[in-house]
Amino acid sequence: MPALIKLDKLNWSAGDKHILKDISFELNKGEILGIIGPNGAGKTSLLNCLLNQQKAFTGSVRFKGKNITGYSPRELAKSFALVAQKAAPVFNLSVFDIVRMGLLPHKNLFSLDNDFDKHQIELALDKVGLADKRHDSFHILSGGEQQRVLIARALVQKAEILVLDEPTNHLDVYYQHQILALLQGLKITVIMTVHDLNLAAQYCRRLLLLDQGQLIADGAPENVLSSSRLSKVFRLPCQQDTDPLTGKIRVYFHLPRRGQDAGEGRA
Ligand SMILES: Nc1ncnc2c1ncn2[C@@H]1O[C@H](COP(=O)(O)OP(=O)(O)OP(=O)(O)O)[C@@H](O)[C@H]1O
Repeated sequence: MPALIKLDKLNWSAGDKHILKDISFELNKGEILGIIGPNGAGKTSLLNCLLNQQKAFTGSVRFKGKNITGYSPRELAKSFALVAQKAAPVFNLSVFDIVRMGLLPHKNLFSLDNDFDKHQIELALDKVGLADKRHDSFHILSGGEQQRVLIARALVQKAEILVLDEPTNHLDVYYQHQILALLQGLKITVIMTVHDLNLAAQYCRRLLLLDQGQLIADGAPENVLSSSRLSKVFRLPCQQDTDPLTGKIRVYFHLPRRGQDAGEGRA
């Protein structure tokens, strides 16, 4: 069976800045892939190329064997649900209305919601713990609540692949775990960028580590998150151990103490 998604020597530049450099990997159905790396490594740019939102790349991105550029935006919206880092401004729409937007790829402009649709919306709001806020205006919600509304909208979209840019941004510890466990339980393909390496280790079966636009490592968390590699990429001493509860790798960073080698420091 061909890979669900296949990137081959993807390169993307903005002006004279070479941002993504020769990225190649394959992703199979049902994988939970975490994309990690320092600020500016190219994680969001990679998602944008993957979703054909950055068109001027070279190399190829194939979805189900066909070049991503050959799909219409509507076809892509049926297959991919995106939870972006920055929510587009919405004008006083209710939480319910925002989640309802997830149905749009499956409807024509004038079709009305049926009871099944309404049930799907209620179910998604319930899953993200926001059923009691369904009538509130989106713009009065906290950052974390807005994030959960956007995740509910993605759930309603019933896409084959969920793409999330920093889904745990703004979430408190309870909802970080709640949302990631929810994504894990969906049994669909998930691609997400994550800054918290320990959350990534706990919930992703596979990690891609990017640094300065290059794919540095690709594999299971215990293979990717080696302390020597992370020390180099994040320019901080790193230690690792195993979480006794989950059995997953854990990593710790600390600033070098006075007198210790501080490394090169950040550019
Ligand atoms: N449209 C653009 N034009 C010029 N430079 C860009 C553009 N988009 C991204 N960049 C640059 O590309 C680099 C990678 O950005 P990107 O947002 O992909 O990084 P990231 O790994 O997602 O970072 P973060 O962890 O901070 O979100 C950055 O230096 C950014 O300034």
